[in-house]
Amino acid sequence: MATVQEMRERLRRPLAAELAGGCHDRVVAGGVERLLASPLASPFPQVREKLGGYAALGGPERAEALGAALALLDAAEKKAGDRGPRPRAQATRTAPPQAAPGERLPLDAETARLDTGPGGARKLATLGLHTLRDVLHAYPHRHEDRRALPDLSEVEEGQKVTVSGQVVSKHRRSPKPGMQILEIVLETPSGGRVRASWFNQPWVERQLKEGARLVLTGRVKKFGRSVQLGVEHLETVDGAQDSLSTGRIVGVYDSKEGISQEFLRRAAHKALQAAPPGDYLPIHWRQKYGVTDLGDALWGIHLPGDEAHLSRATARLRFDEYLFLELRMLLQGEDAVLQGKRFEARGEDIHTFEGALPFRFTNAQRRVLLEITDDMRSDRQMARLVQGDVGSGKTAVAACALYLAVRDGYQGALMAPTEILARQHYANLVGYLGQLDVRVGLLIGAMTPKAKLEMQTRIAQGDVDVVVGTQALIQENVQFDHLGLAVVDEEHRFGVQQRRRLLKSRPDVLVMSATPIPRSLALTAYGDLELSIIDELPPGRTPVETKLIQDTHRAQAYGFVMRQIREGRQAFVVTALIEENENLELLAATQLADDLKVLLPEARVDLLHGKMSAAEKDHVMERFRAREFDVLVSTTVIEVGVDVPNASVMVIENAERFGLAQLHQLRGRVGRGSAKSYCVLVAGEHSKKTRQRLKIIEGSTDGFVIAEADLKLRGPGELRGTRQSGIPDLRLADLANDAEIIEQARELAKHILAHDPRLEHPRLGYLRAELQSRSQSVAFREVI
Ligand SMILES: Nc1ncnc2c1ncn2[C@@H]1O[C@H](COP(=O)(O)OP(=O)(O)OP(=O)(O)O)[C@@H](O)[C@H]1O
Repeated sequence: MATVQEMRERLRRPLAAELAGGCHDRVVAGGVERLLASPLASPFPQVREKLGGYAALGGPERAEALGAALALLDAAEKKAGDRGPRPRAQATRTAPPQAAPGERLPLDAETARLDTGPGGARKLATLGLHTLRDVLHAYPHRHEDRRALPDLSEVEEGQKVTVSGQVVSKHRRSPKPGMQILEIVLETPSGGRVRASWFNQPWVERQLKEGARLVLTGRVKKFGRSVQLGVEHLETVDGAQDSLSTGRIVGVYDSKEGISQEFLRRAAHKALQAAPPGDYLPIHWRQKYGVTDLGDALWGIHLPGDEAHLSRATARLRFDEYLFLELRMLLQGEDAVLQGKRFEARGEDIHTFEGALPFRFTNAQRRVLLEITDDMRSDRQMARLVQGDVGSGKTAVAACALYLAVRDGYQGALMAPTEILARQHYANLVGYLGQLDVRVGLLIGAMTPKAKLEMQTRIAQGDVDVVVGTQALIQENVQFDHLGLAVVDEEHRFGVQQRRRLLKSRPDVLVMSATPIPRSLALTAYGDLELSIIDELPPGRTPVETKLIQDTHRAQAYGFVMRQIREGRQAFVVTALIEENENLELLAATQLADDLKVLLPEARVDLLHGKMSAAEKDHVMERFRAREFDVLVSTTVIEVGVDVPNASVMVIENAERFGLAQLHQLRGRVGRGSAKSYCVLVAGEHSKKTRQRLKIIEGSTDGFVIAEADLKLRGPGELRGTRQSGIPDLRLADLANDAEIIEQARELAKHILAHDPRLEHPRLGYLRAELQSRSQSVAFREVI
């Protein structure tokens, strides 16, 4: 122990000199080098490694390296201490140990550091917070301005306010049996009085003792001069700690029953005091990207001094989120990128393929095909995303790439998210490739075991050139003879992990997505994929005319549907998913189909829903394609890919329940033939904001425009959609406005990895440790 402490002391001096800036000279450097060569340093090979080549490093890098070395010593000391008697809380308080980044300590040691009282560590653990780092990086999900308490005479009816004060009276009454009303009067520090009441919530009463100090947030109701609050949020404040909960901008944390906001604020406060974290971003990068240091940022997110501090903090931590995301994506990708297949992808084969098509490629298709063939010809593994609006001709491009792979002697695979789509792709590929002597096979769950086995054998023996299936193709480890190119349709349901697994098995990978997403999102969600965009529709398509109507005008909408049917067209009618419940959804769809049989007596109506087997669904779709009936009532199972060119009108019921991307996808089911097509959005009860959203769909048929507008409208914080696309937790991200920051973070991540592909240099010790802490991914851990 004595050696550790001494070693630490000897390193602190040069660190102080470095941090003072510009004090570094040969004397200090020489001192460090001598120390490293001395017997004192010999028990610490890792420290010597971290400081290797110290004198040759740049100024800020020397400080980083010293910081990392000190953290190692702290950890060594901590470990030795854990083996001895447990440190008493008091002793820890006077000399809080430094935290090494990402260090995972026993909970009792953490409690001692955090000093959060008995059971504190346990409470934190129930929120998944096990280390000081966890506490520091559990940011509030919002902030509340509790500084200037409003002068109560000035507050307005309906205004949302936060007031703090003391309970000066409490009164319970029961106007009728079974009804309990609890009323209190709160006196604010400026002497104003606020009334608040609770109906039938006896558990609230425990917190509302006379004299208790409370913070209430709610909407104002005025009765003459008296102010009543419709309480939305109640917090009790311990007098000794109230400076963390009132009179400032306070953070509001995700919590659970029995864990108070105040406890969490106190824990964050203690963590900030106990563990000034080493900054993983060296100062020159902070300066280059104009972000504050980590300590300032963490204080600012938990306990901001003012708005400027909070926004400075958010900017820095947001930058970090993107940086680590990009680093992670790039590191994941790196392993795979090295060994790809090298195809010839001959120009003459492209001509042959195009010659067999009934159309010419559009310029956009041609450009994307060029990007793909460049990848195929290089010896890097292709990992490319082709984004294109519904019907932009992605499948045709993918079919061409598959043809090139087969001509080079490889097998290809195309994976769809559902069996119905796999069958459709199969039919399309047979259309594109069958005439070119390519053997296309289908392998899906609905086939008989015998047929499946037969197909698997043919695949393994190389008797099939291109296999179409669902994602089970890779999940169930179907053995290919020589798989060269895998095409994945609909990235949406194909997570990052699956993508990684596929890439690891070494084919070139092409992902097709018909969900146009804004560039910022593409950069984050697909940080490990190159991006190709088909931004042009084949000629001759007339945009689908879209109309938003209130459900009170439905009869007119269906009158229009009937006219279309009389002209020989067909119609889709789609119902929304109701509360994620398939049974209810089925009920609603069945009901709607019955209603339509009455409303459209001349029309033949049938139903498609998620509870049908794949074979039943296919059968319905086949009959619809063959015009055996006129109106297909469906749940959202028809969302992607289904092709019925004669269908010219789609009615979407309860349109307000759909996301814009989904509406756009649905609408893409019509307008696939030569006839002019229509989409009617029938909206039930909805807010002004929803109306604005639906108006976007009405006004544009460009998927990229819609996606950008949607993101802008949803604003910061609404990340559910992006989470679904497989982005790891981006808690502070504001994707609508962050494209520039993301580009910067990606630039820095690329720069870092270009110089140090495995983050091995000592000066990147903190960065590496933080990256490990943030990483959830097993694949990633394998790489790093
Ligand atoms: N360049 C083109 N010119 C004319 N028609 C085309 C062209 N490319 C594709 N098509 C046709 O347009 C339709 C849609 O093409 P494809 O299925 O390749 O699009 P997609 O982008 O995969 O569509 P979706 O996203 O709906 O699955 C098909 O009928 C296809 O034959």
